[in-house]
This record gives sequence, structure tokens and C-alpha cells, in this order.
Amino acid sequence: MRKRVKSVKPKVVVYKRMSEQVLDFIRESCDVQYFPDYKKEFPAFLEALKEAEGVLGSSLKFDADLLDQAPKLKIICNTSVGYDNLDIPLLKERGIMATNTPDVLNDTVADTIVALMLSAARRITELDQFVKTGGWSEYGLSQQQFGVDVHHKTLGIIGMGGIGSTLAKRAYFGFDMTILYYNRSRNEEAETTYNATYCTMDELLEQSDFVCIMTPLTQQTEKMIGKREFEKMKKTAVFINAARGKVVDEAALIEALQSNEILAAGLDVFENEPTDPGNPLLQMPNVVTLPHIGSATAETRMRMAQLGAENVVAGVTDGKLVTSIY
Ligand SMILES: NC(=O)C1=CN([C@@H]2O[C@H](COP(=O)(O)OP(=O)(O)OC[C@H]3O[C@@H](n4cnc5c(N)ncnc54)[C@H](O)[C@@H]3O)[C@@H](O)[C@H]2O)C=CC1
Ligand SMILES: O=C(O)C(=O)CO
Repeated sequence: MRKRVKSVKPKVVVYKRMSEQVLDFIRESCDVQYFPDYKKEFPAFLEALKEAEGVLGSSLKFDADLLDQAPKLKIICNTSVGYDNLDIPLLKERGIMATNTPDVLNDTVADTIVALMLSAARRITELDQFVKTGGWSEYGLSQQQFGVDVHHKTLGIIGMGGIGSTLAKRAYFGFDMTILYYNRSRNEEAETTYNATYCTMDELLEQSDFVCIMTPLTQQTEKMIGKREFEKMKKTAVFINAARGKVVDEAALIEALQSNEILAAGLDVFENEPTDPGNPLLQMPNVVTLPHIGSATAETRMRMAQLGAENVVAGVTDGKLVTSIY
């Protein structure tokens, strides 16, 4: 009688909260070790990494020490478009593949940025508190509480990629805004479709009413916006960051707001996350803050998780990667 050989499924570590539907999809072809809260179970997580061929999650820094603990690793799949947690040259050197989740979140993140622009300019969160704390009297608002318009203003986008151009679309068609942009290279589609004008960083800073940074975090973009850049902006400028906290010198941002160098800010991201409750930015009524929820809608997070899952399954079964980083 022939002996039945039990097929061994490749091992995949999932280190981010994931729906059962997505986990089941991976389980069809892989042996999944699931760590929804890997920091709390770090020793077990490290143990699982020893045998893992694939990893799925986001933001964990895979440095040389951690990679040394994962000798069988073939692929790291981020459930995020940003991959500043990955050392790409090191992964290439070790022959490890990497994927991210571009495009599927463009609309949702662009919506978040519009929400930040409107909230900061029209003082939505500040006035919400005004109403809820009983400040609204029969005399209505004082002029000091008026906001500024968004429509027909100039929006400067630093980083005209997937999200930047989706934001340009909303700003141009929805709010009749003039679009300026600064990018590593020209984006002809944004120029023809949204009438976006390519300019230098300084021109953008000097002329924009709203300055939005949407570059990835890299060695070149770290603290790209600092004291000098805030000083170049209009005193009435509203600054928006939904990229990564570290693309901005946060101390310089605090100083710019305290010294009225700029009018207001809308922030989805911070230098350290979660940000310290004592961060002065949290005390400023002209700063609208969010806890890094740019892409956090049920639908979009599901699409990102599913895309990550498809990538990890492909990576450990020698299939074709959907969104390879390199
Ligand atoms: N707040 C949130 O929840 C989210 C934040 N993000 C962040 O946004 C970033 C951008 O995302 P996408 O638009 O999808 O990326 P993308 O790669 O499509 O666009 C980035 C753009 O920045 C430009 N760029 C890169 N380095 C530059 C430099 N040194 N100077 C000028 N331009 C430069 C690129 O040429 C590109 O056009 C991500 O890397 C991520 O860090 C993305 C999604 C959600
Ligand atoms: O995708 C990213 O890079 C995020 O920050 C979360 O969506």
C-alpha cells in the first residue's frame, strides 16, 4: 500500500489585526500563525518567525537583527503603501521580496486630506467644542471665530503621486482650486487633467494657501519641511501632513504655529506614534489632529488586507506578486 504523503503548507506570520475572511483566504494555501498584538506576545512571535516563509502586516521595522531571526523568509508584505519600515537594499541583498498596497487607498486618503483641509480652515473641531461646551449664545459667533475659505484658493502638493494626484482631482474639480506641485519628476497627467503647475519647492511654499506634503518617508524627505520652509509659507497658510510625521521637523512646526508663522495645521501623522499626550500640538485649537487614519475605512482596509494576503500567498507559493516594490 502506498503511503499518503501529507503536504506541508508554507508558514506565514500575520502580525496585524486581520479579518477572518482574509485569514481564511491565506489558510487555504498556508499555515498561518496569527499575532494580532505581536508586541504583547513578542517571544512567541519571534519563535514563529524562525519557520516563516512569509510575513504580512505593517510598520514593524525589519532590520538586520530581526531578519537574522527569520532565516527562511522569502517575502515581507506590508498592508500599507508606505514601506519606510523596510530596508530595501538589505532585503535585496538577502533575496527577500517585498510588496505594499498602492492605489487601493488613494481615494480614501485623499478624502481624509480634504477633511483635514476643511476642518482646519473652517475651524470645525474648534467650533464643535464651542457648541458642545455651551459657548454658543444668542449673539452667535464673533468675527474672531470665522474661518477661511478653501474654494478658489491655491493648493500646493509636495509629492504628486497616487494620493497627491487624487487630492488634486478633488481640489480642482470640487473646490475650483489652483494646483501647484513639487515632485521628483513631472506628472504630466496632473498637469493636463487638473491644470497643475510644476514649480520649485520655494515657489510652492510662497504661493500656496494650503500646503500638503504627500511624499514617502525616505532619507531625502526626512524633515523636508522645517523652520526655513515654514518661514517661506504665507502667514495665512494651512499646513497638512498625512504622509509620515518624520517628513516634518515637528519642533519647527510647533514653533511656526506658536509664532503665527502659519495659520493652522491638519495632521494625520506625528513624529512618534501614538504621539505623547503632552505634545503641544494637541493643545492648539488651530491644529486638527487624527490618529493616523488616512486609509482607515472598513472598505479600504479590507482591500489593503486582501491585496497583502494575495501577495503573501503568491510569494510563498512561487506565484506572481500583485504589487511588488522592486
Ligand atoms: N496617513 C495615512 O494613513 C497614509 C499615509 N501614506 C503615506 O503617503 C505616502 C505617499 O503615498 P502614495 O501617494 O501612494 O505614494 P506614491 O509613490 O504614489 O507618491 C509619492 C510621490 O512622492 C514623490 N517623491 C518621493 N520622494 C520625493 C522627493 N524627495 N522630493 C519630491 N518628491 C518626492 C514621488 O515622485 C511620488 O510622485 C506613502 O509613502 C505613505 O508614507 C499613504 C497612505 C496612507
Ligand atoms: O498605507 C500607508 O502607508 C499608511 O500609512 C496606512 O494606510
